[in-house]
Amino acid sequence: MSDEKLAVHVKDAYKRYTPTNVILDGLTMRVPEGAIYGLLGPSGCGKTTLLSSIVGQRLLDSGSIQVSVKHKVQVGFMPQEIALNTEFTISEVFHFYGRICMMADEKIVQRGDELIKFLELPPLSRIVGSCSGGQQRRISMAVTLLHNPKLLILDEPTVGVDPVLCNDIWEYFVKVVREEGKTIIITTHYIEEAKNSHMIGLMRGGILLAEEPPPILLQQYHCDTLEEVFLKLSVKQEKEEPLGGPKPYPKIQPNEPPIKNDGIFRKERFMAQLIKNINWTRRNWTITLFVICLPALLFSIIGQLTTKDGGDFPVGDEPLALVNLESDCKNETIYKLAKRCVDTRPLSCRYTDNLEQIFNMDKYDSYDDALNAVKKSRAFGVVVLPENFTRYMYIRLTDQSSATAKVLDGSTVNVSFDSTDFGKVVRSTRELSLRVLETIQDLAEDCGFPRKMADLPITVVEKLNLVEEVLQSMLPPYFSSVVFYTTMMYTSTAIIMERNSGLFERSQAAGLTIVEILITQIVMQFMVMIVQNILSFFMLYVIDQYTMRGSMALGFFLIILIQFCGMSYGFFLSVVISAEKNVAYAGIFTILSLFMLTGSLWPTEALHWLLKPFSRIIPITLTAEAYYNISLRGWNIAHYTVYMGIVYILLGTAFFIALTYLTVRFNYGSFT
Ligand SMILES: Nc1ncnc2c1ncn2[C@@H]1O[C@H](COP(=O)(O)OP(=O)(O)OP(=O)(O)O)[C@@H](O)[C@H]1O
Repeated sequence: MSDEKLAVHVKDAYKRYTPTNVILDGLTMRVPEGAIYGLLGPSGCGKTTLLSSIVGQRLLDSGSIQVSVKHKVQVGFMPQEIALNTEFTISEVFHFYGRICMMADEKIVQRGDELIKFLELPPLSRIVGSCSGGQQRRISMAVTLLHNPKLLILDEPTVGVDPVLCNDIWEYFVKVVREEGKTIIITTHYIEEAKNSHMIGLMRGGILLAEEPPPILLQQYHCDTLEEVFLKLSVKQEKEEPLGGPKPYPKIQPNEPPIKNDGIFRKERFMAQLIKNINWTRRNWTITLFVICLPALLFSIIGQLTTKDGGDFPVGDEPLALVNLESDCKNETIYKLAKRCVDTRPLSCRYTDNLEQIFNMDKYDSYDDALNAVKKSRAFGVVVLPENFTRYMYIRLTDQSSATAKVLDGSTVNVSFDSTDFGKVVRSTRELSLRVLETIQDLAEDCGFPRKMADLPITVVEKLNLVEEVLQSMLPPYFSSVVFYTTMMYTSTAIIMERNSGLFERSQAAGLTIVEILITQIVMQFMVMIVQNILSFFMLYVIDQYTMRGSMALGFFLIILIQFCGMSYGFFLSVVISAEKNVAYAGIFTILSLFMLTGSLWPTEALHWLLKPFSRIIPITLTAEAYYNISLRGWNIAHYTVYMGIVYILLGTAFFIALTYLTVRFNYGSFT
């Protein structure tokens, strides 16, 4: 037996996922060339772990694996889960795997037709997801057999397959082994089925209890069935539990995958993956469209909605509670203030008239009633006009030297707000102040004084459009954060979804490398980014007329750099996070942190001192500042903040790429 040529030789294999969960416990396995090797064992005993270590998906902690084939294309690996792109047609699936295995398209079609007949598959144009579970499993087997590999590794291939077809499949295995000298390793739960194997490995507790041809096993243990043999050996193993407690676990040694890849990058494999990703994007166009439109739509919608009220914060329909202690403005007294003045209605009524042009006003008799209305949300603020408002205001205007505290208080409008709505409070405070000035100016004019006498001693040359200014200054950090987020989510979700469905495992076993996967992702993402940015720039700067004083090309370039950083962050997340839902959590955490720390929601200068260092460390903040300076100040790349923004985002990208690289090296051993 030791002279026999071995297709696979596993020696003293140790593997555990956690310190207490030893899966392979010094296992040794010898698979002869040109044989069917049935690997049997209870659920969870480590069969999949062993097979995935043979195909290089997992690395052993200690021990070695030698495989007679030299190239990955000589191996056909059928994972336990279906691991197929369920949105694709059978033909697309065949073409993808065929191309990864360097097959010509005509050969793929020819072989595909043969397998369709043999495995009784639906027509090539059928979508995989619309096939039954059993059919999908047979498609999975067809993909494994497509490139006619020399070594077949099949993890439970016959689950859910019709017994007649199952029999045909086994006959096929026996035939290809006999006629073509192939080697097949097969795991199955159906122990009787394994009788057809040339060699059987009975696995339990991380080791092989026996490894012999079935007739020898039956003879050696005096049993009629393999189940009985397994039972006998298991009972024996239980009895032989080591007395001195568990044996020590060997030191973890650096390990290499048993089968090397044909280079880290091959055009054929890259094209196969690219075409597959384009097909995926075509089939899932709604997701792509959403990603493309999100940044443009969000800000455009915000801009359209908020500028409705003359470019200012809206005051809304909720009334202001008015307490006019001077007059009810019904039976109005006419004030004769001085000879030089035109007789006037009470100033409080004139002010109220002014206010009514903009606010809904509800009158109350007392301050307490008005305050009560605010507390019950029937009004959003209280305006109190004092008794003798007109007379005291006249004294304040014309004879400031005799204006006592009583006069000053009596000519002051008292206002208080329910301050929950920031925008409304800002706008209302400004309107109440401007209208009171306007009323005093009217009084000054009535008394023959220049209106300017009652104006604030300041002239603001350019009248600010508040909402527009706020939106303009919010756009750079917001835009930067959203494009970073969308690229990060698109990248990490695409990779994790593909990995979790077993697609990566299968494609990598067929030869696709991590480098090829990443480069394809970059190319795909780049195409999406370009369309996303053209649309965003068109919406923002052509339709919505946001300000771009500097170079549009430089702004575009900066946004692309931010997206590359988002992509590299997405790569990093996809190698450290395994569950898709956790990417969603990471995404929410990222976007909220970015909004808070980059100045989208709150000025970075006004952040708490504890948060300020984080705000400066994340590369988006400085890049958003650079974008701000390009778009609103018209600065070019020669300005310190602009080029530092570029330097920072490049550093950020390099940082995430380095982290991804280290994680892959640490977790997967290599990029192939
Ligand atoms: N990535 C992982 N991280 C942690 N534990 C794992 C991982 N993969 C497998 N395991 C654990 O290792 C043990 C062996 O799993 P494995 O899938 O190799 O067994 P199996 O014999 O193939 O089982 P089955 O026949 O049910 O597929 C199980 O307890 C499983 O929970």
